[in-house]
Amino acid sequence: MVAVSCPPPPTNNNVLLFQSCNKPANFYEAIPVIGLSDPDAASLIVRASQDFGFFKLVNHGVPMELITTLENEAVKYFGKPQSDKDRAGPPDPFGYGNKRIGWNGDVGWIEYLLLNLNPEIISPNTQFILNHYPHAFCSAVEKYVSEMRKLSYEVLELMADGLGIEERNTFSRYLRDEKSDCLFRLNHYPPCSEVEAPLGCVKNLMGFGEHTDPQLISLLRSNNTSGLQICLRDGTWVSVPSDNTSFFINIGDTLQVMTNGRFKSVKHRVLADTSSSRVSMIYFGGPPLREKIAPLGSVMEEEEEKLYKEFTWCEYKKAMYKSRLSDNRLAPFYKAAAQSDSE
Ligand SMILES: C=C1C[C@]23C[C@@]1(O)CC[C@H]2[C@@]12CC[C@H](O)[C@@](C)(C(=O)O1)[C@H]2[C@@H]3C(=O)O
Ligand SMILES: O=C(O)CCC(=O)C(=O)O
Ligand SMILES: [Fe+2]
Repeated sequence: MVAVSCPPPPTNNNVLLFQSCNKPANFYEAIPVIGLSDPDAASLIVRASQDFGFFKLVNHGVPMELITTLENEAVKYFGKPQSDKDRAGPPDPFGYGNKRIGWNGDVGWIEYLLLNLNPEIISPNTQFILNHYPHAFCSAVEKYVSEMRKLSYEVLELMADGLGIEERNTFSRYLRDEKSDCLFRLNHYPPCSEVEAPLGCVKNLMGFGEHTDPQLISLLRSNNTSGLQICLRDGTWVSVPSDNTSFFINIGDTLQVMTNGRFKSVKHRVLADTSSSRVSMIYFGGPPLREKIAPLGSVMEEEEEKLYKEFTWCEYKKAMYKSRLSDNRLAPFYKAAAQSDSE
């Protein structure tokens, strides 16, 4: 359990408008749980990526000590005075952010640290963090990220196996590339019990609004505070039971395109908890900036039509930074025919 002080609730002269949602959904117990070395892991991962775009990974081999060390460092960091944290912000788009997510008006009951792992992109805030943050913090991030890189390759290679693709590195090669555009994010959602609805019932404040992740895959780990919800294919939102010993794997937009829609980029969001802090750490695996993204022939059936136009990751990112969280960021990249079919 973490005890981190809350940011002040929004006041009348605070122009931030927080979204709330009506009712917390029940915990959904049918989320696929897959062990990394299960004999049928490859086919289970493919099924989960098609049906949910989401699954829980257990027996992943990442030492719990390394995870706990980073969580403790994150808790220490978010517990610092506001003026200290603000020195690494506002996001450029990396660095420390508080309530505002992105540049287009999204807000959430959250503070975060977003770090750029792509050596080609210079971020003054990321440089500031590397130069000024305690060695224990930077070393915990570095060790954790190095584990996430390995784990992301393993999961992507199992996906290729499960799809019956001969080249195991069909997806992982994008992240194995030294110019891969990966990110790391630490999120802190303070408890929101002091924000009361008029009738005295506590509102379900949005911590992080609904969105899909843009990259190939995201590896998410949180403490034992729930709040994460995913949207099922029938449109219902369900709550994911927290598990601080496992990873939750999200399929992102890029893998949806590469698999020509076979894998689903999962919509998800986070509701703030009324009594305890949520601390999450997410590794986002993205391709190199100049890499062309398109449905891969090796994944498609003969005669199958491509649903998406080819684009570079850089083109996608330009569009992404102009979008709101809940926008469908793949919309500009649907092939005209495929789009009008689905209308
Ligand atoms: C509103 C935004 C925040 C975001 C960039 C964007 O313009 C649209 C995508 C958002 C998102 C969601 C998943 C990840 O948390 C993130 C780092 C990403 O790659 O895309 C965030 C972006 C962000 O916080 O900068
Ligand atoms: O904090 C979480 O649990 C999820 C956050 C998320 O979806 C994101 O940072 O993209
Ligand atoms: Fe996300």
